[in-house]
Amino acid sequence: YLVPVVILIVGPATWVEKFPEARGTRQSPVDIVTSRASSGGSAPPLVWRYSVNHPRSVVNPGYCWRVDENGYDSELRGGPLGSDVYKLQQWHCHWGSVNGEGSEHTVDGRAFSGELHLVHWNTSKYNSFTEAAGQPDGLAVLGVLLMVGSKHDELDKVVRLLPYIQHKGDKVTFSEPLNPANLLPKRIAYWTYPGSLTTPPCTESVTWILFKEPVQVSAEQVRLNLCYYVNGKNV
Ligand SMILES: COc1ccc(N2C[C@H](O)c3cc(S(N)(=O)=O)sc3S2(=O)=O)cc1
Ligand SMILES: [Zn+2]
Repeated sequence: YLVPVVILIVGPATWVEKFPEARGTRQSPVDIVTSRASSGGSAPPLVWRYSVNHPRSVVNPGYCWRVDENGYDSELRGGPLGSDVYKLQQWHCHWGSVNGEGSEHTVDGRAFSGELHLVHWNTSKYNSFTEAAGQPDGLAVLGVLLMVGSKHDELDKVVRLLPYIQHKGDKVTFSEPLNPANLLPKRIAYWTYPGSLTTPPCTESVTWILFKEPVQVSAEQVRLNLCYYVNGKNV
């Protein structure tokens, strides 16, 4: 007799059904093959400036956590961004369900324990984040690879709030001064490529800027991020 086999396909494999952009030609994340990366040549320096003393809220969007910038002033320019100025909209992280994996990008096939994304939109050309998010040069995301090492004090200002946002939709506001620039590595060398949002709607509107140097977070900070995951989902 035949055993009925039901194959439940969830996750990225089903995204194309609802989000046709996921079938595109510049989908992220990718594996960075370092031997094939060309040098940046005479690109201008990448520069950024962020607001520090404004209230921020951290929310559980259903995957990891996200900090919204609530429209406060900031600037990202230079590097591969031409003459356009971008503004920080939100930043969030991706962690795996097991330590040592969980980053979205890989480098020569190697995954990292997590990955921080600072999402910016092009204020020189567009009037809103939503409008920019649909344009090929609308968004610029700074990617920071996370590896287990020493405790990260700036990131800890968010990690210690995680017990208060254990479920999807939970949100907590904090007014402790925090400078997103302190989340970036000391060495600002990076890889850059034209890509997409890594989760639905997978829109091909992102100039990716992935820093080469990983940033260290403590094993306890990884554990705190992981402890709200069951099979990769926030509980
Ligand atoms: C209107 O179109 C929209 C555009 C963007 C979004 N977002 C949700 C996505 O999950 C998403 C994925 C991001 S990542 N991992 O940095 O590539 S950033 C981001 S989002 O919060 O901007 C929602 C609607
Ligand atoms: Zn992301």
